Amino acid sequence: MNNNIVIQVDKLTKEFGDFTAVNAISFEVSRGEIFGFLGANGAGKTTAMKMLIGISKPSSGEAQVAGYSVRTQAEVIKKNIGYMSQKFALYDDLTVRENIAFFGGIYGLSKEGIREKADRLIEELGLGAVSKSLVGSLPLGWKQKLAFSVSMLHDPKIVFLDEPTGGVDPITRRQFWEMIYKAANNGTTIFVTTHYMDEAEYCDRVSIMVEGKIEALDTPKRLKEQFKADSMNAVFLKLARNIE
Ligand SMILES: Nc1ncnc2c1ncn2[C@@H]1O[C@H](COP(=O)(O)OP(=O)(O)OP(=O)(O)O)[C@@H](O)[C@H]1O
Repeated sequence: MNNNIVIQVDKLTKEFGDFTAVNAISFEVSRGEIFGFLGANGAGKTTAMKMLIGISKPSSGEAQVAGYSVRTQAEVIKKNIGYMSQKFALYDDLTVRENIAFFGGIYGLSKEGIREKADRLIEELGLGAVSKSLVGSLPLGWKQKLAFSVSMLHDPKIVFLDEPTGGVDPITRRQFWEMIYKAANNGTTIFVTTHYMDEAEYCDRVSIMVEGKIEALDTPKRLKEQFKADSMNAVFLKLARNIE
């Protein structure tokens, strides 16, 4: 694998009985890239992502993530990636600091490493005043930022974000994206699904899945040219309509 390619997907397919949820998708993602993974509800995004993070075996095809095969090296992949699900995995009944300590422990960080990371994170996120508050009492946007930071406690090469900003206002979503940019600038690769088309504009490249297949993949600028559309929202709608 080219050193700069951190995700390489080759005809990856997932079948459930005689239904093909992910149909021979192929693409590559480079180091430090923000890769948007779009599609309507049920298009197959989560199913594809589950194969890439090593928790679901492909029916056929192959993918290398951080240089490891999703077929044969799924356990190593998990150590090299971060994952934030739609419902993010923080514990509402633990404090901010306790959540960081808990997940730091799972990721195998030392006690001292956890303390250092916790101090830095709380400072960076401006959570000093609420570090001893239960996470359940925080606004959703704060929880999402904390969950993103927690998913990167072990400095993974790639972070998979499954609709990380659902349900918050545009300003809060914009702040979340500032964090994404910062991580990408530091060399972390970001693989992100979203339903918000303004967020699609923030990605370096965007793929659009329709019924299990990738129907378009390029930079937002080139997709807009290709589909003669003035926004990613218009691209998305045109693509969905053409397929119908
Ligand atoms: N374990 C399963 N068994 C059978 N069908 C499944 C299973 N998991 C997903 N599917 C089906 O595969 C298709 C793709 O689902 P998936 O959750 O990957 O879509 P998605 O693009 O992530 O949608 P959303 O945006 O709603 O999260 C759907 O039709 C879904 O019903």
